[in-house]
Amino acid sequence: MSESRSGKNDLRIREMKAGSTTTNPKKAAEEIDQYISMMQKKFEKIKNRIMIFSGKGGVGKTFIAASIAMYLSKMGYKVGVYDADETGSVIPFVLGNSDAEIYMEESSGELIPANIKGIQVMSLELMLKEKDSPLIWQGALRTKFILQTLALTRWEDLDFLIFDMPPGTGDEAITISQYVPSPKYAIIVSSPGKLSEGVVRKAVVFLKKMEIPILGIVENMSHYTCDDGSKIEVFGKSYIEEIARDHGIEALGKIPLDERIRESQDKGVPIYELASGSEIDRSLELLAKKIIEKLSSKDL
Ligand SMILES: Nc1ncnc2c1ncn2[C@@H]1O[C@H](COP(=O)(O)OP(=O)(O)OP(=O)(O)O)[C@@H](O)[C@H]1O
Repeated sequence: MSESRSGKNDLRIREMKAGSTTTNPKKAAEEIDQYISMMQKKFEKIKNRIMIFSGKGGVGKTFIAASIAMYLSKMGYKVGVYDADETGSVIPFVLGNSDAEIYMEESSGELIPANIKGIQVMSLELMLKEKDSPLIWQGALRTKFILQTLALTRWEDLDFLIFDMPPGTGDEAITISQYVPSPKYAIIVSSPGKLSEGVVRKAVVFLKKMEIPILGIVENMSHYTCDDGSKIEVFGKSYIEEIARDHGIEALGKIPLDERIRESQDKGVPIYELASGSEIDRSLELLAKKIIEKLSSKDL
């Protein structure tokens, strides 16, 4: 990254820290209105907006978000990823390049997303100079950052913009659900076991309240398939079908546990190359195909 580019990025983040949010309610409302109208224009270029959502952390939401993006891109669609997991951002790494560049174009003041293997990526992680420092931002600042980056990012025409959400129903989830222009959809990621039932229920209620259609639910880390073909339910029984039926949503698939995921991330090689034709490859490809099917029928 050139000095001037990184200097500008750093400046922008410093401005946001220093500026914080205004305490004047009228000014704050005007600011949000301005971001929303800028966002409306920017989103004209984006056909499908999908939030990858989970009620709790550690279920592999980022892995699923990145995989959906990679498989859709492999199928020839134009894909972008917006990293809304500001304080736990790992999506650039999972997509295969934590050193990719985002910069601000001087003449327009617009943010130009990074390009990771043909996927356009907007992530705070790619704008920070000191990658090892934790982000210590309170809710209002995180909300402002999301609104500002969504208002300023110049995406090229996209078939899909995938939002990697942070776990739960906090500030980022509310901001994106409220302000990203419709049509927008959600996919819920869960893991096996009794605990996921209640957590998913909360996610469904949240998304229904926000009037965001749910494309379906994906169960990650569903089982481990041994060399002899037997399956071990490492994290317990699967409840995905029951959960889906209870909430009137579709079960989009079960994604197995596979140690090659870590290897693919460490090497920056997509899982469809590293484990081509395997169960994990087929299950992720099927998931991407189901998403296309759901969106083309719009039978949600
Ligand atoms: N199906 C899988 N098989 C093996 N490892 C997996 C699988 N899914 C995810 N992982 C690994 O589990 C870890 C957590 O995944 P990930 O970061 O995607 O979870 P998350 O739900 O986004 O977490 P957070 O709540 O922190 O945002 C990562 O190391 C990831 O590589």
